[in-house]
Amino acid sequence: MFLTNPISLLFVAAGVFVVLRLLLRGTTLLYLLKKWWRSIDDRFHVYQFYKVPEYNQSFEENQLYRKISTYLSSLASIEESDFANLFAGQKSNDIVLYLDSNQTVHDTFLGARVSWKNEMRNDGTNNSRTFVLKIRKRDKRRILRPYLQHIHSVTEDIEQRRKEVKLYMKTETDDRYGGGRWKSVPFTHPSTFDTVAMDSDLKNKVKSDLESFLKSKQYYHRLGRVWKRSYLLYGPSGTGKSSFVAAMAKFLCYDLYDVDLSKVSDDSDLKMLLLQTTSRSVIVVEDLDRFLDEKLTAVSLSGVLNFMDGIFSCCGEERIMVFTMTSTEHIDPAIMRPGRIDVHIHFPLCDFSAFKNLANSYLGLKDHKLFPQVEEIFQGGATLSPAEVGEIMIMNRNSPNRALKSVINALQTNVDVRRGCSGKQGQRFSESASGRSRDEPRDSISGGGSGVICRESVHTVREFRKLYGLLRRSTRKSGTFNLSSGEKEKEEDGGRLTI
Ligand SMILES: Nc1ncnc2c1ncn2[C@@H]1O[C@H](COP(=O)(O)OP(=O)(O)OP(=O)(O)O)[C@@H](O)[C@H]1O
Ligand SMILES: [Mg+2]
Repeated sequence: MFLTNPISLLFVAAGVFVVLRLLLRGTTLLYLLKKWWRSIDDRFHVYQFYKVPEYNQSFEENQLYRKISTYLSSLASIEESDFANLFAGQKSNDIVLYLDSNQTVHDTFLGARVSWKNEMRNDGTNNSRTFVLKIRKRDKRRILRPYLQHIHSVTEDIEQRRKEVKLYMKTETDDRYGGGRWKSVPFTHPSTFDTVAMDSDLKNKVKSDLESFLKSKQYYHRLGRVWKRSYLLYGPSGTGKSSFVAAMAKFLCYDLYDVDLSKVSDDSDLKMLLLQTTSRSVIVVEDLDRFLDEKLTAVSLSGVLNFMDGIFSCCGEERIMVFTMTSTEHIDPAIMRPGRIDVHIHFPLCDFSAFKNLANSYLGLKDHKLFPQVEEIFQGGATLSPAEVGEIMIMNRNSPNRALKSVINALQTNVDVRRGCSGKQGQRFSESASGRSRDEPRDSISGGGSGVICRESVHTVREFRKLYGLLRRSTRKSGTFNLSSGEKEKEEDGGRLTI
């Protein structure tokens, strides 16, 4: 009734307008009040200023200037500066803000407030740019050094994340002492932790293990250990081991060094290869069991063991080593001894849960009327590798129905083969199936029920506990954890994660 009257409508509209104006004025007012308060506050403190020019006296670029520019761009407060320049970043959808000339950005560190001004001067011929740090004198002693170190580590981290990941392979030429033993190409493998179908708990454990490794420099140094972490990925062919290595390198933004043992001429060649890898890299040795079992490499077992222990890595650290195998069964116990490879991850053949993961990512299926049938067949013991299931799904991606029927057929064939029938297709699948039983480690207990299953090497863990019991008592906090899927995380010693 009230709103149908044009005069009252006019009053309401005018009221809304006035409130809006007040609100908008309020924000401006608030901003101005803040600014005034800061300038008043500034008058009651004594400040110290530090200049960071873009170039030094010899007109060489000042690296610190570049780092500070990167650091300031990463601050959320840069958005509050009156003027900032917008640039496209290196990755698509990436937009980077840079402080405009003579603009100020504020930062806080250890409870102290500091500000940076991007000063631009024109001396008639040249423009010179300088960052000026303004810091309270009373905070200077306490925070200056740690603040600059903080800037250094933040920018290192950002630069690491921005850089293009490279894949290094051994060069054909045996230029042993002349350097250049590796050639690189951009690493464009599409695999990520999201695309590898495996138990999500396990994935998260691996991710947090990698993250905790990255933060453990001091811890490793205190123990007198090389700052490296090694992983063993084992399981039948086509279960995602290589894809997982690629996902690890991408997750860390580390370069990947692929050590092809068939191309290594002897132990010292292997040594030199390791010496010429850079820090912050993933070094992968694929199919280690095959090379050692079938003597397909000129490298000796002791050469491999020394390589694993990383004693040659004199010049850089922060390395991840990954070894892949189809089976741990016939491998020399020296390789499996506790402390040599920190994390063991088993990649099993596909089960129903992994199948559902694959159906979701390859076919966009969360559920389907044929799922119960697929589950039943899996429960009957049939299995395929994720690679085989993926292949069938890609071939039939336009018809999910046909894709699932083909998977059911393939699983059925697999069951028949296991029961003694023969056939060309079945032969292939039976290899995978028998691969799994071969691969079951005798000393393992099963963990999670889906995707890649966690297994824990019982006797090795027990030995390891004995060996490092002393260490555990003497160190207040261990840098890593011993986890097993489905169990709660337990703090453990020495850093072996058996999955
Ligand atoms: N768990 C998985 N999740 C998603 N895709 C997978 C998985 N396992 C295998 N695949 C797919 O199968 C193909 C082969 O996988 P990959 O090369 O990683 O297996 P692998 O275990 O390294 O095999 P091999 O032991 O023969 O080297 C890849 O294209 C990959 O995308
Ligand atoms: Mg592989």
